Amino acid sequence: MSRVYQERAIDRHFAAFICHQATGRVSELFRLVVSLASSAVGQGSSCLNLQDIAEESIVIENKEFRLPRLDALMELLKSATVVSFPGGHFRPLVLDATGRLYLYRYWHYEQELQRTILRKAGAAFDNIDETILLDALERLFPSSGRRESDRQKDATVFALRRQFCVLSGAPGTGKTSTVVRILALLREQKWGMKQRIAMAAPTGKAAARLKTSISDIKRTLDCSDEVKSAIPDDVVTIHRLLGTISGSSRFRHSASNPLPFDTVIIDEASMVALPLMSLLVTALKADARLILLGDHNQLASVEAGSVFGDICSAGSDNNASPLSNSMVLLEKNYRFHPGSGIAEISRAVNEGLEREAVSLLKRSRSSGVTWQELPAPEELQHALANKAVEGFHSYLDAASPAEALERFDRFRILCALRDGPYGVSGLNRTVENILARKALISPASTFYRGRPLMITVNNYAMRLFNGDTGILFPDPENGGSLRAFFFAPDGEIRSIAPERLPQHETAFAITIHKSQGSEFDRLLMLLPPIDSEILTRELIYTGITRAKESVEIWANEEVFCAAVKKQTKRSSGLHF
Ligand SMILES: Nc1ncnc2c1ncn2[C@@H]1O[C@H](COP(=O)(O)OP(=O)(O)OP(=O)(O)O)[C@@H](O)[C@H]1O
Repeated sequence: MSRVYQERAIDRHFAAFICHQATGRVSELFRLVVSLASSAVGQGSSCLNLQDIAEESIVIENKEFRLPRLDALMELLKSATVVSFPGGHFRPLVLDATGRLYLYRYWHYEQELQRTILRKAGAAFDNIDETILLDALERLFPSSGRRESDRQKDATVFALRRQFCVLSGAPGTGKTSTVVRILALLREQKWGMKQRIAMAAPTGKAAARLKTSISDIKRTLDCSDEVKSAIPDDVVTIHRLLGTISGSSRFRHSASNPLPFDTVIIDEASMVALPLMSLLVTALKADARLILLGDHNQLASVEAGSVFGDICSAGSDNNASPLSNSMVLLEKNYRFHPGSGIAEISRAVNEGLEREAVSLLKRSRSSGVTWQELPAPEELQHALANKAVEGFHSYLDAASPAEALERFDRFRILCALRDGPYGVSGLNRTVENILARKALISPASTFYRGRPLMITVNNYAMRLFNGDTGILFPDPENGGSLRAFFFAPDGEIRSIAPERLPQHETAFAITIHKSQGSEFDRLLMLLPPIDSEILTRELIYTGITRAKESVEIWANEEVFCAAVKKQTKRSSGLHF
């Protein structure tokens, strides 16, 4: 069967540019393969695996190409003057021996990342005082005889003894609790108080959440006040950690100007794309300890790469991998009691058991999950009316900006798409209509009291980043004039005049992609009525696991089931 290839302008221009660089005549087939390589990166892969297109029939602008066998495709590429091989001279494309075709930049990022991680995974610290360590382990993980808390202990030991450690688990499996104990154990070592420790997350929101959790958890630890107060809880964004340079995409810290930290902890690591992760690990000191926290079942990064997933697969599937001693999977959920709807459904979704997930959804009304058949577009406003008023009135009634921001996280609408009645734009309009009818908001102008908004670009000068969420609210300190309030990563509140806001959009409803790194008490998740590539198991799982108390899903059963069956496939050459 033929595959229709809808070529994006960016891929067409890239292919044209590369063909222009090549000496000699290049075939139309070569141009197509280069365009497909660029498109693969656009879809999240770090390379184009030629095995996936060999012998395929691809239709582009009504012209059909029958692609040759893998060996013939590789020959075609090797003969081009713009294609190099690993270890060869710089050329814009790199083809490896197994048929992965890279844009040079991504090949370089992968090589640097893989080399650094493998080196760290093989490096152990020889300065650990085992007596202190074992004593502290007994105290900080009181023996419960449960395998899961043993896993948290294993992770702690790995993290202390080795330069590289990965902890993966769903929300509520104790990743933060474990990391706080790791920090306590580090501080209790004789040299521990001198350790320079940094913690970072991909978004300001995730950084703020980690900071709050660490502050809460460290108070409960069985250790001295001196150690408690030496456990840092300052969490920054990864961009801030690396030091952005105004007007440049480069960072201040790199291999030639390494970060000054002995231990670096990265939360929500599944959200970190290949380029940023590569720049981060290569900017570490040669003997720095790196601890990655995340959930490998979640959506991969928006940009190219599936670094955290690739690391976790290598570490958990293959005992011979050097990463198998660096990797711990946490499976027991301490936040949701066994039998909780959210825990059960996310398990079924993760295991690809779509029918079981639907039947759990349909019958577990009492345990925090609810299912409703998707209303038709013309019924949406009516169907959403009570939900929207119930979910949003409390923050709109708040007495102060801080209270509004805090209350706004109690409820959110998540959707898969951007456009259409079931996408971000349509749902935000619908919610605005509902709340306006109830006189809860007056959206006569763009900037109205209570408008929630999400920043959609990175603005380093204003310290506002893609995904940051704020609310327009009267400023009590400024005569009640309307300002946009945001939680800064340090938990403080900052405000900005609405006219100065960088690009943003209304945020009663947000995409599941943009919800990564956030958690809400209650959620309403709507899927579109027609299946699409974007609907995958990882998307559904990520959406459901954003809820702390309850989740309601509005969807058509076939669309939900098709999504749960579909796993994201990203090509990458990372090999550990
Ligand atoms: N071994 C344990 N025994 C009992 N309770 C635990 C254990 N580990 C964690 N918890 C509790 O489980 C809850 C969730 O823990 P924690 O916040 O560390 O999870 P998390 O994986 O970091 O979640 P999130 O990703 O949402 O931040 C907390 O209330 C914590 O006190």
